Amino acid sequence: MRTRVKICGITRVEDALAAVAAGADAIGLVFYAPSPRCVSVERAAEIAAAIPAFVSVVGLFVDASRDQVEQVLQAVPLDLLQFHGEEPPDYCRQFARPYIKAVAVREGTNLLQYAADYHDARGLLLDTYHAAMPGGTGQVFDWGLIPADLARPVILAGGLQADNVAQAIAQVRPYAVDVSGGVEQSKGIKDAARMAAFMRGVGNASV
Ligand SMILES: O=C(O)c1ccccc1N[C@@H]1O[C@H](COP(=O)(O)O)[C@@H](O)[C@H]1O
Repeated sequence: MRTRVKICGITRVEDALAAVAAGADAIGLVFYAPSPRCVSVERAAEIAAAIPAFVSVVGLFVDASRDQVEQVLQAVPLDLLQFHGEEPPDYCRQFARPYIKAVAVREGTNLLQYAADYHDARGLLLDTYHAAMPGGTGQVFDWGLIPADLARPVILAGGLQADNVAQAIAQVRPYAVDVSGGVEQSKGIKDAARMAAFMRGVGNASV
């Protein structure tokens, strides 16, 4: 099965359509105000409405209040919630949507414990730990820290781009990969050629 691809941090309809044309399986909308990729609810609804069937729309939140998530859900038809902060399991499972849980990985991170704690997550998104940023760092972490026998589907993120994604897939064999900065021309603005090159990199991976 081909590794699934989510292109995150979409802020414009044209970038969403270019991601779909490149072959992305999912696009991500960031609802985290400090991010340069943050979208308004109105813009998110416009982007989501442009996405064709069978491509998922994922909403990314970082330690948002329950009310904030519910307000977004009322206006934007999200398929999946991505929790990218310190959200505990009970918080993640209170919404009427499936979720994935991001984990900031560094030496000593107990991924087996995360997989047990978030046993109903549709995937664990493994991103690079950074002391000052919850994600979207553009930095790769040591993929050797990922156990081979993780009980949840692995979504690999952190510093992926066209020229390292095939190696990442060959080494980690994730269910999916997630990219943001590696396919941008500037923060929040995607680059159609980079998205296409990324998808070719995924296609070139030998697993
Ligand atoms: O993209 C952001 O700005 C962001 C902000 C806060 C939390 C997560 C964020 N993005 C997620 O981080 C991964 C990795 O990003 P990158 O490829 O290293 O730039 C990205 O795929 C998003 O899921």
